[in-house]
Amino acid sequence: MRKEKGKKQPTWRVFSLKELHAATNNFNYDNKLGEGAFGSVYWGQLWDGSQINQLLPYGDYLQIAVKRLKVWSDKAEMEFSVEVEILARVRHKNLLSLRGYCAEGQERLIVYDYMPNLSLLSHLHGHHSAECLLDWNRRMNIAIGSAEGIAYLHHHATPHIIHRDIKASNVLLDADFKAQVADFGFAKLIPDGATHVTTTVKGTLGYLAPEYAMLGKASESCDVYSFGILLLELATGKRPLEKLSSSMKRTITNWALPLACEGRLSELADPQLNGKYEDVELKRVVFVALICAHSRPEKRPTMLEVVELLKGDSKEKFAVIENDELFKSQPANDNDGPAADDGSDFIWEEREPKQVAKELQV
Ligand SMILES: Nc1ncnc2c1ncn2[C@@H]1O[C@H](COP(=O)(O)OP(=O)(O)OP(=O)(O)O)[C@@H](O)[C@H]1O
Repeated sequence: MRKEKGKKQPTWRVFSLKELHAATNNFNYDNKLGEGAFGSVYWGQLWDGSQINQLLPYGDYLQIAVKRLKVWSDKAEMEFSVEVEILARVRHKNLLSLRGYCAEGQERLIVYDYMPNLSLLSHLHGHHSAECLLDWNRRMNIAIGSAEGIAYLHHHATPHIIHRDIKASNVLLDADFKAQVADFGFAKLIPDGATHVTTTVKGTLGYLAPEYAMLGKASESCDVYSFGILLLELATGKRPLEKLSSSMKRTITNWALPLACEGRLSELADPQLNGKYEDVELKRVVFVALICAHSRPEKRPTMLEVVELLKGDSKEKFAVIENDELFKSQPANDNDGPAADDGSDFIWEEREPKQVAKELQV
């Protein structure tokens, strides 16, 4: 693995455990940013960030986020190697950069740039949601930026990479609210010439493409499906799955599609926006989101097309989408009413496709 590409390119290095203990105040509870399925993430700072980020002047502090994996699981060990290998290969303005790693004894740690505005999830549904920091302009930039990051993985990285866990908690926001797609622990490298890989199902319920959940067929279009759900969430402020009653759940697409068909777009916009959004852009985001989340993978656009569409660069392609049969005759059910927020965000890992199909019968 090459550590440096060009002179000005920020790069990564191997850290000692001692350094990371010092940077995070011995993994102090107060430094903890959150916890995922495979470990905890801590805020820290390194003296003289210029050693790994040449954009920083000599003697400046660099803020970092350190993921400390629970090493007693084989799965965590696997996640560690997949994530380090993939992150070391990719550099893109909308992909969270690897700053380094540490593998000493039982300890496995990954060091990233710290993202001061945390995750999209925290702004849409979490502790930042009341502050309403995501105006429409920021949302559009996040939509386009994250689409560009995923398009890079699908179309420019060699070999191509599918992320397999695109969701709101994996889109982090830097100081300028620029999107950084994170968490490559579930990612898969697609060998040259292969159209898909068959695998055990990993990912998060509510974002899983049906053919992947049922048959374990992972391809770029599974990420496109998850991205469609993420886009809808970004525009509407709704969760991917909402509990209507103890036995009934409604997917965000089942709620949004009929409203989109009837042109009732203002009812789809996140109430937190207080009506402050661009009509044309909202329409674009909703229609692109719904076509991305089409149940038939062949109907979904590629991520390169998604970028073009979101930017409004392809009026013809958008007209084709608007006239797709998906948007014909889907009457809205006005009795649905506001759905309860169930807060669920299930992690699905190492499930056999048949088992997932059974469990999906909600
Ligand atoms: N570079 C970072 N800067 C700031 N916060 C971060 C960074 N990386 C992760 N976090 C935060 O740390 C928390 C845990 O992240 P992690 O990626 O381990 O799990 P997750 O994505 O929340 O869940 P899962 O592991 O189930 O996918 C999240 O709340 C995330 O917002």
